[in-house]
Amino acid sequence: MGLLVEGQWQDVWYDTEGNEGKFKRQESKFRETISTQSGAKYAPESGRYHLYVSLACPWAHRTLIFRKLKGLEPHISVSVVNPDMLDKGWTFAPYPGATEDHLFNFDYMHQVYTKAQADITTRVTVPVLWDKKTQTIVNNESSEIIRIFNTAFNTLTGNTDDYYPDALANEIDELNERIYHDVNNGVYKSGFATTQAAYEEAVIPLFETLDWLEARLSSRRYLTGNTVTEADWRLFTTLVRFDPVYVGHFKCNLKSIKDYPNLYGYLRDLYQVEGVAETVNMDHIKRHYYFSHDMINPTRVVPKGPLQDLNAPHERDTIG
Ligand SMILES: N[C@@H](CCC(=O)N[C@@H](CS)C(=O)NCC(=O)O)C(=O)O
Repeated sequence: MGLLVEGQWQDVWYDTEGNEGKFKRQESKFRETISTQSGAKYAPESGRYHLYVSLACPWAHRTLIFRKLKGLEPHISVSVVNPDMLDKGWTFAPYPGATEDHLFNFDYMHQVYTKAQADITTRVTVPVLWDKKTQTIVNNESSEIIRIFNTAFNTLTGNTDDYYPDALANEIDELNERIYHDVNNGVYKSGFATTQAAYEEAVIPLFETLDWLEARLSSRRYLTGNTVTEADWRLFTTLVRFDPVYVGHFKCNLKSIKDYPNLYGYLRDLYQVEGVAETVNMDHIKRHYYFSHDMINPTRVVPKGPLQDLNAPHERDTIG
């Protein structure tokens, strides 16, 4: 665990001390887009872009789901880091289900960042969308990468499925805003808190929002009604990690997702969408958190459970 300072790797843990025990996520550095507009710096071309992901990471997981659902697998290649994030950060050390760095054969993910900018100061996060043509990072912010995948390659793939339709954009934005702060990032704020107050400040709104979502999903199959949108996939990647990791490791244990009938059925419904289960790697997910965060789990023992069958019938087809 660490970060790059002026291109040099430094091994330090998140600084919560200067922030009353609270975990604060840094802004992503690379925020360009891919567009069909003439003169655009990054045009949608088959084989031009490469995605760096961790199968453990909920933010990277969003981009893998969109790559799958939007038919982008033949057009955008992928490298998968080792699930352990230790003193050198993310690495390409061999591990089942991980890959080498297909572009540069680097050992460490931080080398991809310094390849883009030699003197960069940044955390070294995944996902990263790399441009082989200009040899740089186009974007390393998952919420933007999934918007790019949603539309930019439509003419290439012929896939016009829209997970952020204009008619629902405001509603999706509002849902994303609450779910990001209280749920997606809420689990991290709970788990990385180093004071009781900071933990409670995160865990209480987390469960208030889960209660609110449970009620919302009693009359709607998906968050906005009867079509799956971006908001659902953004929530899904946190829900699928919740009982296996966040309940125990991050102390998000007021309830489990299996205690919420609607949320649990909704999780199974999304998991059973064609292609999605292939993007979920429970071994990488559990191994990453329990093994990498030794200040939270010093023994690094990875729990066996919970027993969970995400292929069980969800019976949500009749709702909404
Ligand atoms: N805002 C980023 C966050 C990505 C992120 O924090 N990824 C984690 C893995 S789950 C990471 O790479 N952390 C490394 C670090 O913070 O040093 C996004 O959504 O793309």
